[in-house]
Amino acid sequence: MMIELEHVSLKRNGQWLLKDINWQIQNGEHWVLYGLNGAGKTALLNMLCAYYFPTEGNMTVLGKKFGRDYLAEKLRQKIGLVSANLQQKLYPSDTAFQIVLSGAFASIGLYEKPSNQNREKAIGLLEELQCLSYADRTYETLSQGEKQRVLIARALMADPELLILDEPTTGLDFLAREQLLESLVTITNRINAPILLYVTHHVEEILPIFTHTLLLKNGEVFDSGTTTEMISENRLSKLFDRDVLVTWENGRASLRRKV
Ligand SMILES: Nc1ncnc2c1ncn2[C@@H]1O[C@H](COP(=O)(O)OP(=O)(O)OP(=O)(O)O)[C@@H](O)[C@H]1O
Repeated sequence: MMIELEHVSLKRNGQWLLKDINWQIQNGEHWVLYGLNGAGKTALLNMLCAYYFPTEGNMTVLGKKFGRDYLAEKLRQKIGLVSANLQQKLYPSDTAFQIVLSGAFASIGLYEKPSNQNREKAIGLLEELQCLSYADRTYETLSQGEKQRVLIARALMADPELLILDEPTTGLDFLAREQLLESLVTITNRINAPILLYVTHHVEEILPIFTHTLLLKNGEVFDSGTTTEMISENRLSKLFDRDVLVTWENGRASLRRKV
């Protein structure tokens, strides 16, 4: 079991943000975390990355049981995180290459001298994510889609066991979004591919590589299971409390309001 949450609840500032979460992720699975604004997705990610500690329940992430053999720093080295929050922290005048390299040290900016091996690895990742042509440009000059691919390359520098993508397509046009989604397929085909956890508000982004989906509602697991079971008219109509239409084509779903 790569990730296991048993009856996990989280209270912050006197409020229950998550209630009785039960969730298991096995090696080889890739998950979507789907829920409305305020459902508790960010709170759940913060727990997985050991920024928040469960108020109740048991939690094991990548073999680390919270509370016992638990070391936040060690755990975070095994988790790649791509989020808007991280984007804001980077130095805009660093080049794409420097940003990817810094992923080897889990640092913002480069303070250690990178080895030739790390340099080669960074170039390989820039190539894999199709960022080579702008590797020497500063981060601030990149488009949103280019920035996101650089961040994914950066996250892969540390060979994570879990790669979390928190709404990575925000601000991306159709083509940039599809290119980013394509690169996720490439990542799942790598040797020692990390488990992907993809957080989104849009069912249209759920690729067939995402075998499982967790539906979160009001801080509780509304349901979880295979993506095809979860992304169904029945489940989603109940999740939203209104009738929706789901159509599937070539393994991808789209969602519309029923009128
Ligand atoms: N530190 C905190 N103290 C009190 N309430 C909080 C705290 N952090 C978040 N919340 C509340 O908890 C709920 C869940 O927030 P969270 O950010 O996890 O939702 P989300 O699913 O990520 O939403 P979005 O899709 O909009 O990003 C929200 O109602 C939010 O206002």
